[in-house]
Amino acid sequence: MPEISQSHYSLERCSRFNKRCREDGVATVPPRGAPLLLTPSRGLKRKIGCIENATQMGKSGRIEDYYVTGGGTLGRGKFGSVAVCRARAGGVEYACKTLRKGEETVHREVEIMQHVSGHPGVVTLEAVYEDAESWHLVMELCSGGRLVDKMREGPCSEHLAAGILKEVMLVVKYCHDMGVVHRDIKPENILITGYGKLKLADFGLAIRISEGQNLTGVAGSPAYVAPEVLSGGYSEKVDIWSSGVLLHALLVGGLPFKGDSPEAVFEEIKNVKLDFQTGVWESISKPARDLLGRMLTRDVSARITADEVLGHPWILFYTERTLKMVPVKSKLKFQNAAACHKLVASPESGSGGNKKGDGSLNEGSSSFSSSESCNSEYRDDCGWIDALATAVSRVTISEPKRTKLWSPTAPIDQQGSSNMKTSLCKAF
Ligand SMILES: Nc1ncnc2c1ncn2[C@@H]1O[C@H](COP(=O)(O)OP(=O)(O)OP(=O)(O)O)[C@@H](O)[C@H]1O
Repeated sequence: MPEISQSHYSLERCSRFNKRCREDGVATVPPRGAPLLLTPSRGLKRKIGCIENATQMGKSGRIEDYYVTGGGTLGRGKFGSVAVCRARAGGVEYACKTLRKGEETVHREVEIMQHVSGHPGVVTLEAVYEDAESWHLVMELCSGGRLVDKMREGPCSEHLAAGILKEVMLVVKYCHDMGVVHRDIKPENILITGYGKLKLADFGLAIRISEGQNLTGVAGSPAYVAPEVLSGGYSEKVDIWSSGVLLHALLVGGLPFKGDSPEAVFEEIKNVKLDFQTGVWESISKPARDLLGRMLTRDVSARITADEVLGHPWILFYTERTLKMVPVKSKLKFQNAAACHKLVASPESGSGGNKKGDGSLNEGSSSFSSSESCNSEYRDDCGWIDALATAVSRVTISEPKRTKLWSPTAPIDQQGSSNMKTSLCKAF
């Protein structure tokens, strides 16, 4: 996908920008629950204590005692690298992210990973070890690579895009419910397991937020950053904007905001009027465009929440059994009931190569190939797009409200997290 490649090439040239972002984020936003006038030394000590707590939970000792380290490098970041390691007991392979100590952002990344690990959509943190220089985060190995690499093959079907977005929004909603804003949602940070499950990774820019809190400090990746990040205070809604950019790229194979420099990209983010009516958009269903418009709105109070994305008819149509009868019941335009029933059933039958309709990317499947896209003319002939559009028109997006940002019990129980409670850092 040339546009995406180009954009990320330009992002790589902006590593200094990203570094500044990380620093700004730290300097301006206190961790959740921290006294506002916490002295730096006390805050850091408290955080280190918190991490040590976790490492003492059966994970004391040197990482080398438990894992064979130094396997193949999976990736490199600003503060360390990620390599394969293998458990001495059992031989299971993991990804080990080694982060150099010193930067406060590194401590925060470890803490937030401990806080959210356990959700099925987050890369599981298996153990944390420390030595004099580094933290070693032993994580589940995502051997399927990164979503961005799959996306280079071209736009994907609406069915697959909806499945992927749903997976991403489930984890984004979870993070928001846990009081965490990821701030760097992009396909580079969405990994794929060997079984084709999507996992959100890289919490290096993530930050805690409390209800009603306004975050400040520029943080994110230029092409995905929300306009309000560039102009002042912002909230967890920045993750919805970034996910909207991701949806745009999934549907049409290109980014909505482009430029030769970060500044040029930012200008577009702040000013360009998006047109979802003409050109390539004519082959995209109205409900998909409707959802995109609600995610990529600059009016933060009008931008939908993660919950509302998950309840949008376009997502429900492709991912929920319950909606499949809606077009059949509400639309009398169908000419060929048998053919249409087959199509209506398609979300479960997996026309986009995603048999579970949940965003899983089956290994070896060419789900991202444009040749597997649904035939939109055929769908329109059957009228379900109209039916779905009708459903969309009936959707009421709630009045601007603050999402409940801190509800530790329900999400933990709902997700059936086994290690969530133990890894939750109380002193956070
Ligand atoms: N659990 C994992 N399984 C497999 N590969 C991984 C895993 N975690 C990270 N990687 C690989 O390592 C790369 C870098 O990881 P990550 O993004 O967490 O590091 P980072 O230092 O925060 O990077 P950046 O500075 O680019 O944000 C990823 O893009 C991915 O290719």
